[in-house]
Amino acid sequence: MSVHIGANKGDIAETILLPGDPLRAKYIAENFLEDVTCYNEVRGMYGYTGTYNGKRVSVQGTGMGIPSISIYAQELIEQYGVKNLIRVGSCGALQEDIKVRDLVLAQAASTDSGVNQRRFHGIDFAPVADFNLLKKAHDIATERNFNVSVGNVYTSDNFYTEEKELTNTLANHDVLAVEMETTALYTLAAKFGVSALTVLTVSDHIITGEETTSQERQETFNEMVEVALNAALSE
Ligand SMILES: O=P(O)(O)O[C@H]1O[C@H](CO)[C@@H](O)[C@H]1O
Ligand SMILES: O=c1cc[nH]c(=O)[nH]1
Repeated sequence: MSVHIGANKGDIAETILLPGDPLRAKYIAENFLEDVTCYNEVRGMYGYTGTYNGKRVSVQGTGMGIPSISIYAQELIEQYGVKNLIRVGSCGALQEDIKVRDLVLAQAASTDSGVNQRRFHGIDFAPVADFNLLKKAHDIATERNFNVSVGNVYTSDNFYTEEKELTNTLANHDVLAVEMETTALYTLAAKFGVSALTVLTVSDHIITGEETTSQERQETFNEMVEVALNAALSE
């Protein structure tokens, strides 16, 4: 057991999906995996291991924001030997041609967080996705005719913000969407020499104001899960 995960060594697969919402983890386990066991209920942050097309895979809720995902990612890598981490999250779109329910693959992640400023003594580290996972995910999404965009995302410490000028500047520099975890996931993957990718579904639109319900955020982001599972588990 680690501090925040009540699993034994060997209970967690080398490949794991990481939704922020623990109930999305439950939904994924119940609807996509076979032979499922629940290995974690500590803090209600559900974790499950099962199989997808015969291959072993886990899914673990991470909670919201950089501090929370950092705890789960580090314990999964250091204490359970996880090697491939694919975040499956929701985001707010920053570009007009990206629509609600479209997919966004995070090639890189900008941030307003001070965490990496401290880690890298004030220099601007550029956290990036694993190229192989990114390429596979993009191939799978385009083969299936899903609406998908690839590019920079903005990992913000604030869900509620009045920084319209900042949002406009980010949008004008081709940042595709805002979410709250990817900078940390990519940085920890680089530190520990493992692979990471973030696959996002647009849950709301920062420019048009269109949004989805919390029920939809939990249960209807199936395209994202299909892309993540197939990219992570293909040879
Ligand atoms: O849907 P998840 O994966 O939680 O991701 C997004 O949703 C949460 C905010 O509502 C933040 O965690 C953000 O990154
Ligand atoms: O962090 C997030 C997630 C979804 N939508 C947003 O606007 N922000």
